[in-house]
Amino acid sequence: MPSNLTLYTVAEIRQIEHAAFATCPSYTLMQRAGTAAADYARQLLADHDGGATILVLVGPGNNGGDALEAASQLANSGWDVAIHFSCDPARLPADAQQALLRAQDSPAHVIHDILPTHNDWALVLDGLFGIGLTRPITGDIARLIEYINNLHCPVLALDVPSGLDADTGMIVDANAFIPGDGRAAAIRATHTITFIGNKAGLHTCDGRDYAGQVQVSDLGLEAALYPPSSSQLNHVELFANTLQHRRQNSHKGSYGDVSVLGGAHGMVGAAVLAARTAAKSGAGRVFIAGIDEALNYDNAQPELMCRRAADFDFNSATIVAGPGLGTSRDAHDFLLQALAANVPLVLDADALNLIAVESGLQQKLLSRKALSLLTPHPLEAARLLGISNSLIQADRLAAARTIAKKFNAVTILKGSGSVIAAPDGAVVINTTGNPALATAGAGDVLSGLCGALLAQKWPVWEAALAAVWLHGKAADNLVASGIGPIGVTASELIPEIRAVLNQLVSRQHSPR
Ligand SMILES: NC(=O)C1=CN([C@@H]2O[C@H](COP(=O)(O)OP(=O)(O)OC[C@H]3O[C@@H](n4cnc5c(N)ncnc54)[C@H](OP(=O)(O)O)[C@@H]3O)[C@@H](O)[C@H]2O)[C@H](O)CC1
Ligand SMILES: [K+]
Repeated sequence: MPSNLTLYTVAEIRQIEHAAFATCPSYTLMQRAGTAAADYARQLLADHDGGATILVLVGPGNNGGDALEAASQLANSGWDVAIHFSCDPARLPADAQQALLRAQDSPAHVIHDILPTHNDWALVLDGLFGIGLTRPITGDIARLIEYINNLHCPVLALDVPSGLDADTGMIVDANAFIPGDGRAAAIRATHTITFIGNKAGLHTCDGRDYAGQVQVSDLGLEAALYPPSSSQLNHVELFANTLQHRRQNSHKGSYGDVSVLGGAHGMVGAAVLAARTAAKSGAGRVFIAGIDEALNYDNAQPELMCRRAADFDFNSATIVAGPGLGTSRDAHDFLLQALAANVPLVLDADALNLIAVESGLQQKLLSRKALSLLTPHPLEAARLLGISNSLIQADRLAAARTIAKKFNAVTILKGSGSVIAAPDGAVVINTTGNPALATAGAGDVLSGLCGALLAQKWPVWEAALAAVWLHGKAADNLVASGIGPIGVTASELIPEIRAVLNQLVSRQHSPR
């Protein structure tokens, strides 16, 4: 069976569903979906005394059918179930009509008007819309969603939180302001059970905020029905074989050199953060090639070797270009030297902004023989593609793929559910991290970590996957230990990253 970590587009899910109907009656799938939803609901209610009521929201399509099937199973097993239709039940599609008959034969009851004072639900099942949502949710259904989002009980979304685009993780037409109806709405679920296959939109952009904890139910479909997928969720197994155990007989030269090109006047801290991260992520030696006056030394990290960029040989180390680089003429000229160097190169921040506005630098990047790794946040990505930030966020997977292909470089598009893309179209969505990373310097830390792994001879794809995973996991560990997410500073990530990296190496190389 395809792993739950493999991601499928809505089109691919439709293709699988269609193929499945050839071998099993479509209602069978809906029954299995309803069973999976009911089973998950029971798990979420395990500690509940069974006294309260489950509210089941039914929309106009087969997502509503799944919900009706779940409702009848829960009602038949003793739960008090209230069904609320956001549509005319008579117009439900055929499969959902079957589920409706089963619900009508069950003890479930229909509730027409949900009063704002109603707030003692044990659980809400969201069966309003699934992958068939085609336009923003507005009007009465949007008002219903606003009511649901203000409840404090678990909300289990069936297949997709209603209102969310299953491919992109955007709220459908979130940017559209619908006159008279306000902003488009989406269910903010605490949990989502998604059917047939996992979906990118549940894990990136708004997906992590609106889908909550995601469980996948393959509805018992055989693997042969699933097309090959070029998208998956990040996980340690994707880079575990690259985790290097250190031999006793080694020295600092065994672990490579990193040079951070940046640190313009007033922005030295960015370069220091990247360099400190590189040092604590295993690089043998770390230099800061400052483009203005050379930083004398880093008092807190005297191991860092500070040089003037003008005196630095860019062919002597893996380069992390961008942290605090600025966009001056000097910055441009030193970046040109870095692009020309035959060494691994991480391009972040102002290095990306300079490349975005000059085709000569873009040509230089494209003509590189050594590997490059780009680490844009959405606004830097927008500049690289000459489009708006909201268009980048509207389809993060497409944006990351486009940049990777345009510049022939592995690209990390940062943000909630960072997207790592390869020039060949492969995409991985990261699963670690939290709002603690929304702090100045977190990007500098990530670029320094990327540089350190590349200096230690990690292949660029595995280096990108590992760096993003470690960076997010460090933030998760800080929050789990009671620090943050509010107020975490980028510097605090650095020792955590080192700890997680060493834990992974020990686990990978401990005797079985
Ligand atoms: N087919 C099966 O047996 C299985 C399906 N699965 C579940 O089905 C959904 C997909 O079902 P589908 O009917 O294609 O779509 P939805 O239920 O998501 O709803 C689409 C209907 O909603 C209308 N629509 C779309 N946008 C809006 C809106 N903003 N406001 C109001 N109505 C809207 C749309 O009608 P239009 O023609 O007006 O566009 C559709 O009627 C899937 O997600 C699963 O939950 C099972 O997983 C497997 C078995
Ligand atoms: K739903």
